[in-house]
This record gives sequence, C-alpha cells and structure tokens, in this order.
Amino acid sequence: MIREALKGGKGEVIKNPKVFIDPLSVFTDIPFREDIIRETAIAVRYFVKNDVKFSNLFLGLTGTGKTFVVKYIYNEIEEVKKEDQEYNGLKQVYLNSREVGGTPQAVLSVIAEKLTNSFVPRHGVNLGEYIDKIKNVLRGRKAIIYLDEVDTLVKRRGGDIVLYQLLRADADVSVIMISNDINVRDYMEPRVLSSLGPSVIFKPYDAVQLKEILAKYAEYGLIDKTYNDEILSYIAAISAREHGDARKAVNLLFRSAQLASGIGFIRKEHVDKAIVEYEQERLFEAVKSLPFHYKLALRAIVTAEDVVTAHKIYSKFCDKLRQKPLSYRRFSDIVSELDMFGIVKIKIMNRGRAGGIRKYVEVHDKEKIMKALEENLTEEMGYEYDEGSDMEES
Ligand SMILES: Nc1ncnc2c1ncn2[C@@H]1O[C@H](COP(=O)(O)OP(=O)(O)OP(=O)(O)O)[C@@H](O)[C@H]1O
Repeated sequence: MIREALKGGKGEVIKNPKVFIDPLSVFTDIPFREDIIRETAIAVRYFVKNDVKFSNLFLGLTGTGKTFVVKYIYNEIEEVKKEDQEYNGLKQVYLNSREVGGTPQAVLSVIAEKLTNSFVPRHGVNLGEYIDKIKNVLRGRKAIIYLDEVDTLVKRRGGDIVLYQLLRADADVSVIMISNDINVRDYMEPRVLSSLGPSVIFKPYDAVQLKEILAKYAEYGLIDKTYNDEILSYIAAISAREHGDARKAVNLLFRSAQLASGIGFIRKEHVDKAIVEYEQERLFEAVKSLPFHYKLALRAIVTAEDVVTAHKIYSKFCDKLRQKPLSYRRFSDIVSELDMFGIVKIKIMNRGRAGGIRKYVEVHDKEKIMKALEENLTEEMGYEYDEGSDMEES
C-alpha cells in the first residue's frame, strides 16, 4: 500500500503538485489579467527609462489575482534586469503590510531594511528618519515598492500620511499598493488621495473564466484523462457563486485530485468532499482569528437561542474568568458582526404585542464551531479555562 503511494504508480492523478503550491514557477502568463500587466509594464518602463514616477492602487476582492500579478511583474522585472542595462540599478521591495505588523513604524522600517540590506530598528526611531534612510539609500537609484494588504496600514492612525510621505518623498520611488478592501480610499485624507495614482480594478472571475483557469492548472498539474470538462465546470460554478475566487477554485481542484489519488479519476463526490473540507477549514480559521470576547460570545450563542439569553450566559462566563463583561448593546453588535462573517445567522421574530421583537440566533455548524472554540479558548486561557469548564451547565 505505502509502496504504491511512494512510487506513485497506478491510479495516480497528480502529475506535478508544484503547479498548485507555487503556480508562478509554472505559469508563463496570467489569463484575464493581460491588460493590467501590460499597462503596468508600460508605467514601469516610463519610470525606469524616462523618470516618470507612478503609483497605482490594485483593488479587488480576495482571490482575484492581485498578489499573483504583482509577484509575476516582480519576477519578470528581475529577468529583464539581466537583459536591459537600464534596469540594472532598479531595486524592488515587496512586503505585506499586515504580516509585518501593519503599523506605520513596522512598514517603514521593513522597507528601509529591505532597501539597505541591513538591520533597521523597529522602535525608537521616528518616522521621518526612516524616510530619510530610504531617500539616502536611493540616491541616484530607483525603487518600486509593492505594498500588499495596504488597507491594514491605511486604517492605522497616521498610516495614510506615511503613504503620502513615501509618494511625495524626494526620491525615485514608485509604489504599487494592493487592497482587498475596495473602500480603502475612504480611509485616506484628501491630500493623500490627490497624490495617489489611479485605481486598477481586479474584477471577480466569472464561471467561464474560472473554468479556463482551472483547465490550465489541470493541464500543467494533472495526468491526462484523470479529469473531464464537467468536473472543471462544476468546481468553477461553485467558486463563481461566492465572488469568483480563483484561490478557492484552484484549492478545490487540488484537494479533489488528492482525494482521487489512487483511484485514477476525479469524480463529483471527490469535489463534494473537498468542498466540505474547505468550508470546515475556513470556518476554523475564521473562529481562530476572532478577538477573545467574540469567541466567548460565540461560545454563549452556541448554547442559547436568543441574544438576551446568550448575553446572560456570556456574562456568567466572564464572571468565572474574572473578565469584565461587555454591555448588552456591545454584545448585540458582536452578534451582528458574527452574522456578517457568516458564522451565525440572526433571525428577528415578532412575538406579538406582548412578546415584542426578539433577536434569535441560529448556528448551523454547532459541533464544528465548538471544536474550533475549545481548541482556541483552551490555548488562550490555559488553566483558567479548565476551571471554568463547567460552562456547559450555564
Ligand atoms: N488569472 C489567474 N490565473 C491563474 N491563477 C490565478 C489567477 N488569478 C488567481 N489565481 C490563483 O489564485 C490564487 C490567489 O490569487 P491572489 O493571491 O493573487 O489573490 P488576491 O487577489 O491577492 O487575494 P487576497 O487579497 O485574498 O490575497 C493565486 O495563488 C493563483 O493560484
């Protein structure tokens, strides 16, 4: 059994897993994003050869190819550097604002660090000094800075001003910013907006486009005749339903192929199982990333039917954990947010004149949510949670 798996013989479906894990190592072009890539390439050329700085804001929902396109452009520029002298001195810095901490301090220090190739302290340096460091290292050189998930920076106090300083700095810097919050401009001051270049919109892929994208992954990554057109259409249709998320589509195809491994053909039931697994993981991730009181609120909601009762249970949890409970009003807001995230479902019911209006909460995946919560809350509260483990009785 294990030998078959080790050798990858009969019934194998996946030809090259790298296609799914590191698609940029395989893709030589990016379907449906050709126009954006061409226009950006022209802006880069004007910048490098004609000293025309640019700044762009790439906007689009999750999985629409923004980071993919940016990394593709980055890699292509590195290749052109080897062929075209004028690109020689060009520096490129890519960073994800959220991953580095999201604060103006963190973002600027990482940019300075990457440009200077030397350690730059994260604290105790004022923002202006970072800008100076960046200007100094770029004397006579040009740089393109890619700021992914820039919305996390912009929403921090002073975050948009940092952008302004960067864009206005007396240095040859061009910037490409990426955001999946399409309203990110609303968080910027007018002077910042006016120094910002145009927004480039990444439209969600439709089912036909997703199918074509999937066909590429299948062609590069799967063994011939282990899949058919219907399977690709099925995955594309499911992924287009939410908002044309290519990440989801590619992930579902890869999972389905793994489930079909040894069987030799991807069937609809593999895809259905892949969807369940995918949704479970997403739910788990969503619960995991909730702030502490949201988790406590969710834990209470799972055992209650309406928001008033849930708040009482939540307050008891807080007492046991020696935490100050949030007011009913704030709690109710949290429930609404959880509804927005798709974790719970609020139902307003009018119970006649005497009963008034009541806010009920439905939780579909109670067991899965409980499992995710238990792992998380135990981690966050350690001993205290054990002490309060009679939460069930409340
Ligand atoms: N046009 C495309 N062709 C091939 N694969 C694509 C395409 N667009 C997206 N993908 C796939 O989808 C994945 C997710 O895309 P990407 O990381 O660019 O999303 P994003 O728009 O940056 O979203 P997020 O804001 O959530 O990071 C990519 O890693 C790639 O596998």
